Amino acid sequence: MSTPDELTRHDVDVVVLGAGSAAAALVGALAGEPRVVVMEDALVGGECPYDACVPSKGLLHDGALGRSWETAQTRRRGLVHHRDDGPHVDDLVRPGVELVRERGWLVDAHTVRSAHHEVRAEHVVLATGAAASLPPLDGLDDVRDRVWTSADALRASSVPARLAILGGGVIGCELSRIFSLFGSDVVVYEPEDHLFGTLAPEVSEAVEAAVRAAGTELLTGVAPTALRRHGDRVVVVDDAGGERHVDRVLVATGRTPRTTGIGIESLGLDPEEPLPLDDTGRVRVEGSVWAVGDVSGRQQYTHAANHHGRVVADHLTGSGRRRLSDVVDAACMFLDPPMMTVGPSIADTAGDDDVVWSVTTEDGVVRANTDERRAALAVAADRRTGTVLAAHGIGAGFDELVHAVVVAVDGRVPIDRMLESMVPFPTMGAMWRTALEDLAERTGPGGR
Ligand SMILES: Cc1cc2nc3c(=O)[nH]c(=O)nc-3n(C[C@H](O)[C@H](O)[C@H](O)COP(=O)(O)OP(=O)(O)OC[C@H]3O[C@@H](n4cnc5c(N)ncnc54)[C@H](O)[C@@H]3O)c2cc1C
Ligand SMILES: NC(=O)c1ccc[n+]([C@@H]2O[C@H](COP(=O)([O-])OP(=O)(O)OC[C@H]3O[C@@H](n4cnc5c(N)ncnc54)[C@H](O)[C@@H]3O)[C@@H](O)[C@H]2O)c1
Repeated sequence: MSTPDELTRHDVDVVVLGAGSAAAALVGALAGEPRVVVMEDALVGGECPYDACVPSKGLLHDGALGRSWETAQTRRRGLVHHRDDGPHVDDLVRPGVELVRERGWLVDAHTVRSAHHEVRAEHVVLATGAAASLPPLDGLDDVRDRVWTSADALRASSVPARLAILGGGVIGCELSRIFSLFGSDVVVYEPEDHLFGTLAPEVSEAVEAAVRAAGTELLTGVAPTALRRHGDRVVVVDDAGGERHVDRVLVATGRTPRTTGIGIESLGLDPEEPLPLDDTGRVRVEGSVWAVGDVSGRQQYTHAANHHGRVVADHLTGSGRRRLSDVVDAACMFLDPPMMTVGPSIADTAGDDDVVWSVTTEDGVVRANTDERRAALAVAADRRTGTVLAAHGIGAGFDELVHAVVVAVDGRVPIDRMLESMVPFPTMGAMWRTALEDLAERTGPGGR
């Protein structure tokens, strides 16, 4: 560590902590030619290309094709460019943008320091991502060498014979499918009574059926209470009186925004608390401090990180009109069949009499091109506007149908107008159309 006299000093417009998806989107969208320093102590590109989205989707693909773990791992290493971040550096760095490959921390609202640098900036952007949360589980520390995060699991040298996954959220579901496809005996513990229990019960049940269809043992309403070492294995003790012996335990109980170790105490903030953020991405403190991506405590998706980055860039150097909530939340979970979620859930809209939900499990599609029949779709309309507000579903092709739904919601396309369009035959668009017909009937022409 340099003494203050030896630090290289920078005086810039924007300093960004972290160089993941959110930071790249922000820097790419900064208007004009601002002077920027980005600090990153690991790989430029962040989690998505090396340890998250890309390798997980690669392994799902290879598992479904029946490839071996060794073959899939060889392909994974190629997909993550053997952890060479050169292409991401080339995309990020341009005239006026400098990369400091060191861990940074705030010393005040306009100053970020690292081992060898001190950066003074008008604006500070936190883009430090999130890290797997380890639940406070009795015995976890004693068996830590057998406990994986998702990043460990995706890079594993071999497939465990028996794997316990703690948490039946997005990571739990996707990774249970990966390891089931590659031959592990997988058990998933989910303390809630249902997976994605804020969605329509028909959708949640279809997700559970998809997880089980891959061969996974799914324990809903069951919480792990302790981990015990037993020879080379771990015993997972649960609150239903069960004890299962496994080779590895994968923790998938959520990801905590990385707010510790970045000096936000200097702003008067508690790193253990969520960042106090307004709807523009600005942290409610003195100065011009912003947060984008997973660290913001909002949606934890790459496309959300990109959106956050672009919104904040707009405020720093552009027109500053955009809000984080300007666009609808959307995501996919890559099971077989895939799941899509767009907009608020049934639980979120409870009590709003102007929101009408149409729920169906009958896909109505001619099945000439697939055996797949499992599907459930819940679509919400706003009675006041006659437009779609949300759609949550699981079914073949929903990971691509999602974009049409996003456009329909963000574009506030009237349901009546959508019903005038042609839906190519035979596609899952038929199920979407059935929901729209039902909603049109129940909301009346053109809404109310
Ligand atoms: C297994 C898995 C699968 C996923 N699959 C999908 C998917 O299919 N689709 C999807 O949309 N999302 C997916 N996600 C979520 C997605 O990966 C994240 O939402 C996204 O990567 C967040 O981007 P970010 O820029 O906020 O953070 P990150 O990409 O994590 O970047 C933060 C960067 O900050 C750096 N950093 C942290 N602290 C400091 C510091 N003090 N100084 C300097 N640098 C620092 C870190 O090293 C890191 O590079 C998945 C996540 C996981 C775990
Ligand atoms: N396809 C995608 O876009 C994709 C894929 C993977 C991850 N992600 C992102 O990563 C984020 C983190 O994923 P995640 O699955 O870790 O979090 P999550 O919030 O989706 O799910 C966590 C689950 O763990 C359960 N849980 C909580 N405490 C527990 C405990 N002590 N024991 C057992 N279960 C417990 C919760 O009830 C919940 O169902 C997601 O929110 C998502 O945004 C996205």
